[in-house]
Parts: sequence; C-alpha cells; structure tokens
Amino acid sequence: MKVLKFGGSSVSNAGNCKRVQEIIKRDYANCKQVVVVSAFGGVTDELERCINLASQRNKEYEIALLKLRERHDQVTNELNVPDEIKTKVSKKFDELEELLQGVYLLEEISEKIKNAVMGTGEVLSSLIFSAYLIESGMKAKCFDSRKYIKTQNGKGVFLNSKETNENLKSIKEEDFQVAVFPGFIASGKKGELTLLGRGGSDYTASILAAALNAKQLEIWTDVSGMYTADPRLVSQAIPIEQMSFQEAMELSHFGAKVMYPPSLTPVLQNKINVRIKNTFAPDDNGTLITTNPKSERSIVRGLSSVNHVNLFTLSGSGMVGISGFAARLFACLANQKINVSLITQSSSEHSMSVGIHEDDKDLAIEAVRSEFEMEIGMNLVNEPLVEENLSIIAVVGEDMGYTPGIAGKLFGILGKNGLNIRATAQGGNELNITFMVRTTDVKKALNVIHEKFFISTHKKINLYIAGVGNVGKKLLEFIDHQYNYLIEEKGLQLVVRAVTNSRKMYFADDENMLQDWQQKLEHESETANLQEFVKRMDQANLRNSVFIDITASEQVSKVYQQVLNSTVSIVACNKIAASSDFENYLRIKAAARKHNVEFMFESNVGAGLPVISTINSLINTGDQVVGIQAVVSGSLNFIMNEFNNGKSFVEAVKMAMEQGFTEPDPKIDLSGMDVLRKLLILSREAGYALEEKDVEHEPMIPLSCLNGETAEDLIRDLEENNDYFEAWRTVMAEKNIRYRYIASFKDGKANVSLQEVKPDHPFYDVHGKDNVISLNTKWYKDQPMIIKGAGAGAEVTASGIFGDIISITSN
Ligand SMILES: NC(=O)C1=CN([C@@H]2O[C@H](COP(=O)(O)OP(=O)(O)OC[C@H]3O[C@@H](n4cnc5c(N)ncnc54)[C@H](OP(=O)(O)O)[C@@H]3O)[C@@H](O)[C@H]2O)C=CC1
Ligand SMILES: N[C@@H](CC=O)C(=O)O
Repeated sequence: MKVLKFGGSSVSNAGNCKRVQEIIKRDYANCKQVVVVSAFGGVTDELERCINLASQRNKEYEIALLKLRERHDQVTNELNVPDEIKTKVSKKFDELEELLQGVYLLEEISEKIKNAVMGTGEVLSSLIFSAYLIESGMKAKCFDSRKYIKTQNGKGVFLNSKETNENLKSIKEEDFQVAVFPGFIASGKKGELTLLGRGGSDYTASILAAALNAKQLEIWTDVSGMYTADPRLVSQAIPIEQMSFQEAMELSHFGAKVMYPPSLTPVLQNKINVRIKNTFAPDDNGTLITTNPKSERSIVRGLSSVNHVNLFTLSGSGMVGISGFAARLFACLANQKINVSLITQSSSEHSMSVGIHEDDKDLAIEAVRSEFEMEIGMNLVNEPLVEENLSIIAVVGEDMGYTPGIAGKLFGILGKNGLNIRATAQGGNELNITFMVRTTDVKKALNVIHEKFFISTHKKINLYIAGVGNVGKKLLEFIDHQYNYLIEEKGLQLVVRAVTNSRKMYFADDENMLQDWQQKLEHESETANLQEFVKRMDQANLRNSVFIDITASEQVSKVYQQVLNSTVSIVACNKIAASSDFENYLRIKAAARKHNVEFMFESNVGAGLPVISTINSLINTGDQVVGIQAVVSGSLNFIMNEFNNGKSFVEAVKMAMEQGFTEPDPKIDLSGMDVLRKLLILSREAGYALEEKDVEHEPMIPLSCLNGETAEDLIRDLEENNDYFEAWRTVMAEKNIRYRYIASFKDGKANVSLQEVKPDHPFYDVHGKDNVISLNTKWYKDQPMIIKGAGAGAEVTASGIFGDIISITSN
C-alpha cells in the first residue's frame, strides 16, 4: 500500500483532477492506494475570507461564497459526477450559508464554527474526486478523516495517536483499490471537526502512511521535488535527488515551501520514505526523503531563505557573567508566542541577538522592556536594538558535519561579493549554517553560494556597458561570437544587462540583450542618465557584475568610486581615471581592494598588448622598472608611417581617424596628451608617483592647429599648415632620420615629444599602427624587455577589454 497526497494546485480544477486520476491509474493494478486530497486550490483561503467578512458584517461574503459554489458546480459538471454527488455538494454549500449567516448576525466567530467552515474545502474535494474515480471505473471509496483521525482537547495539532492508529487499523480490511481521504480535517473528543494546522493535508497523509505502514508516502505538488535553492531566485537550481528527513526539515523550516516540516514526524518515526513528485511532470524523479540518503556530489544539500526578519539585540554590561539573562529573554518572548529563528551571543556575554519575525517587533520590544525594566533603569541593560529588513539564509547538508573548510568557503565567497553578514549561527550537529543578510542581498547571496557549492553548468557574468562606439561595438560583437564557446569550454555566460551611450540607455532587467542590443538601444531605450545607470546597477545587486567603460568621458570616469562601492568590478579602456591626479588613482585602487573587486585597464596602453600585466608581474616578482621608452600612440605612429610613404600629413590624419585609431577627439592624440596619459599610467604601475605636471610635454603639432573646437577645425588648420609638415620631409631626407612621438621615463624624469630616430634605432621601423614598449629593469638591464604589436584599432582594443573581463571572472 502507498499513500499519495495531492495539494490544492494538483486538484485546482477538473483538468487537474483528470491528471491526478491518470497518476493513480499508473499503479492501480499493482497496489492499493490511499489518496489524500487538499481543498481545490485557493478554496481554504477563500473560506477564511468569507468567515472574516461575515464576522465584520460585510455582505461581500455572500458573493465570495456564491463564486465558490459556482466553481464547485463547474468541476462537478466537467467531471460528470452523478447527480447524487451534486446534491450533496449543494447541501454542503447550504450548510456553509447557514453557518456564515450565523456568524454575520452574531458578529462573532467561535473556534468550532471557524473549523467547520474552513474544513469544508477538503470535505468537498474528497467527495467530488472520489465520485469521479468511481465514475472512471475505479474501485474507489471516500473515507471521512474525522472518523479516524482524532485530536486531543479539540486542538488539531495535538494528535491522539493511540486512538487514531486504532481507528485506522480497520482500513486495511476494507474493500477498495483507491481510498480517498480529505486532508487537513480530524475530530476532537466530542466528534467536533478539528483542523490539523498549517500543512495539514501533508500531516493527514503522513499519519495515514505511518498507521497503515505504507511502503512510501508520495507528496504530489506543482514542482519536481525540493530544489537546491528556490528556482525563482536561483535559475541554476536543480531538484535534489535524495535527502534525509533532518535536511528536509531544515530546508522546509527556512523557506522551501514544498511541505510543512512537523507533518513528517509520523513517517520519520516509522522510517517510511517520502517522495516529492510533480503532478504536472509525473515522469520527473522528484526528491526522495529517506533515512539514509546517498551523498550528492555537493557537500551542501540545499539552500533556503526566509524574509521579513528582524535582528533583536539585548546588550549591556550588566549581562556579563550573570546567569539567567538568556532564560529570562527567551521566556518573555515565548510568553508572547514570539518565535525565535536564530540565536547568537557574543563571547563576552555582553550581548545576545535573536532573529524574530518583523510582525513581532513591537510586541518583543514591549515584552523585553517590561522584563528588564529594572536593569534598563539602572543602565545595566541597554534599550533593545532592532535591525529591520533582514533575511535568514540556511545552508543545509548532513555531510557538512565534521568537514573542515565549509564555513570558510561560504563566508569567503560572500565576502568576495561584498555581502555583509549581520549574524550567524551553526547547529551543534553542523547540519546547517544559518546567517542573516540584508533582504536586498538575498538573491545575490543565494546565487553566489549556489555557484560555489553546486555543480553549476556555468557562471553568469553580468555586464554593464558605457560606450558603444567604435570599440564598444566591436567588443559586443566579440562577446556574441564567443558566447557559446565560453559557456561550453569555460563555463562562463556573459550576460549584457545594460548599455548606455551619451544619449540613450537600455536596461534589460532579466534578459540578455547581447544579440539585439542595437535595436533595444535605438528603439526601446530611455534618455541616458549616468547616475541612474549606476543606481540601477547597484539596485540590481547581481553577483559577478562588471562595469565596462568604453567611453572617453571624464564624467564616466568620475563614477568609478560609486561603482566600486557597489561591489561591481570595472574594466576601462578610458584612460582618464588611471591618469587623473595620483591621489585619485590611488583612491580608486584602494576602493577596489576594499570591496574585493577589480579595477582593470590593460587596454589603456598598447590596446590589446600585455603591457600593464607585464609590468605588474615584473614588480610582483621583485623586479624594478628603471626606464621606459615607448611608442605608445598607434594613431601618431600610423600617421608618421603614412606621411613617410608620401601622404600629406592631413591625409594621413584623416585616414587614422577613419580607421578608428584616434581618440574620439583627435586633438588628444595630436597634442601628445594621449601619450602623456599612457606614460603616467605606465610609470605609476611601475611604482612611481608621477603627476601630469611632472611630465615634460611637447605637442606633436603646432599649438595653432589645436585651438579649434571640432575635427573639421583641426583638418582645416592642418591643411593651412601643410608647409610646416612638408618641411619635415626635407629634414628627414637630409638627416636620414624618421620622426617618432616617443614617451620616455628615466631617473625620475618623464618626457613625451617628437624625436628624430636613426636607422639603427629600434623605433626606426615600427610599422603601421604598431606600438613598441621597451622596459629597462633590474633584471632586464643589458637588453630591455620589448613588447611590440598593433597598439590601436577597435579589434585589438576590444580584445584587451575582453581579456580583462575574462581575467576578472577567473579571479
Ligand atoms: N580606438 C582605439 O584604438 C583605442 C581606444 N581606446 C579608448 O576607447 C575609448 C572609446 O573609443 P572609441 O570607441 O574609439 O570612441 P567612440 O567615440 O567611437 O565611442 C565612444 C562612446 O562613448 C559614448 N559616450 C561618450 N560620453 C558618454 C557618457 N557621458 N556616457 C555614456 N556614454 C558616453 C559615446 O556615445 P555617443 O555616441 O552618444 O557620443 C560612444 O558610444 C576611448 O577612451 C579610447 O581612448 C583605448 C585603446 C585603443
Ligand atoms: N588613440 C589611441 C588609441 C589607443 O589608445 C592611439 O592612437 O594609440
């Protein structure tokens, strides 16, 4: 014999009742089945609403009741049950009408009437469903749970096990193949209807399974078992194959609402396996709850959480070393029926904190004030302190017991993601680690822990992109191209959450806008607002978030601090922040360290070339950079090469602009400012506290060409000064030299200027838009270390940014 319980969602309408019949049919010939049904979905809540309305003399209860009657009539019609049953159903509603009218007149609800009203949902569903099974040809019989399940003192939650078990013995002798019992209801000493409390139908099923010594209890619901975490919060959550009763109780207690833990006690005591199954996917395995579950691959079995928690703290010097405070605190809370969900005490005994439901806050304050009135008056105990908007997360798993490192791993990963833990507790049996976080952090915390402890198919990286011009577009193209590869080979899913340019922004709340970002930004966006962009990113509070600055905007560089404070990493190809005043550069780096996130800007120098990472790695290994000589402007180098090949200077500049080698404002390149910024960044990364004013700086072109506002002004000015540039050609030929715009740093002196190089100089042949960075270090003394390659252009720059994103995600 097995016992099956179908919850309200499983029998919410005629269609679902038919599904349930199909499920019962599967084992119909093999074994006797005892089926416990809840009221049709939502009916109990509606009945409760009716009785409350009636007690408030609100006639709306009549409409609500009529709707319930119509709903039941519709089901009986659709299931085609005999008229005799329809009449019984109708009579039940007549009785309900009378009861509610009495409540309406008396404006009072007695416990007895409330139970009678609220329990009617199950009486009706069992009557209708059993009739339907009989009509469909099954040997089914409806039993009245009230006759068998007995409670003590009229209180549903206190089962009279002896009498119940005695009563149920006779069931085994009955002639049926399917026995249908209404869940939730029982009867007291005098035969009055009593209710089995929250999760009552599970309890009914568990009582029946234990008394009838069933081989298994199946709880049929609308999910495929208990999940590693709430799938609405953690999209990668998966059903747990097996778990112990203790684990199921812990998980259910802290939010996994698949069943109500105390209801399992009868089956637990009788070692009867429980399987959670999905009525809407009956072939799914579901979850087996058993005394000896097999170990899963993760040491943690599951995660759960509850919101609406307050942290209630009692503290004071008068508590230290004095016994009895804890007893008094718990007693005064218990007297007010305040449930305590987490307890922690400081080792100095100076404070004691408990988690309570937010609705109990005022009651708790009042109770504690009154209990400790004298001590508070004498300043031995402080006024109780309440912290609101908190949630409890429980990490559950029997295998965690006596396995070192779990807590370290857990709290480590939370810290790395900027999640602050307000209080924590661990049971002596190490079955769970429970802690409190801000409610706004729950989703992030669950995902972070899930990714760490369970085999995730992939890790999600959430990208927020500012700047989708020449380089930004290319980056998005690359990410799109590599999307499947990264998921399959590296387990990384890059999700573009939002993009902005200077005019528009678009937030893709839950989707990945990678493929259609252009369409979204163009047609479905809102006006750009950088502050709002950062605020929304902060509010989304997603783990593994990266803000990518692909603008050349000072305004954008100014929000870095804010971004890092939100524990979001930054990847920037914008050079303004790293070359701003030294103090700001240090402040940004410190903020990244403080919040355990990254600030990466490899593409600031040499685009995709590994320049900054090389300097960092030299320094980390004890080397010292003593000199830098570099051609770090791809555009200027390109211009000079084209000029050497016979193009006019202005033509060469136009080509560099068209090919995307220059800055959005090409004067930044031609003035030498871009190179100056790069030299500042390189020398700072090498450990020198250089400021802009410390760099000797000669613009590449006459100042008169740099006064204009726009690119057109610049082109016009360059054309007007064509003779000036043509004169270079003559000098170059006469002296057999080339001009290169060179950044150098030596003995604390930094310089950026146009210089003559002879054919034997390593910078004489630097092709196209290449960069070359020559580093003299303690170890590379005789021959410098040289890094060379394309140093400008959308592709190489995007690849540098992409590299930073990947390296952040693997950190
Ligand atoms: N090109 C290269 O070879 C290299 C470039 N870089 C750096 O890459 C960055 C981008 O260059 P590139 O793509 O060529 O420039 P583009 O001008 O093509 O693109 C700049 C983007 O930034 C946006 N933007 C400007 N101001 C803001 C703002 N306040 N808020 C949001 N978005 C803004 C622009 O929006 P809108 O279109 O609305 O103006 C545009 O989408 C620069 O910092 C450059 O130094 C670094 C290494 C090499
Ligand atoms: N404009 C820059 C682009 C890369 O930083 C350059 O010319 O090098």
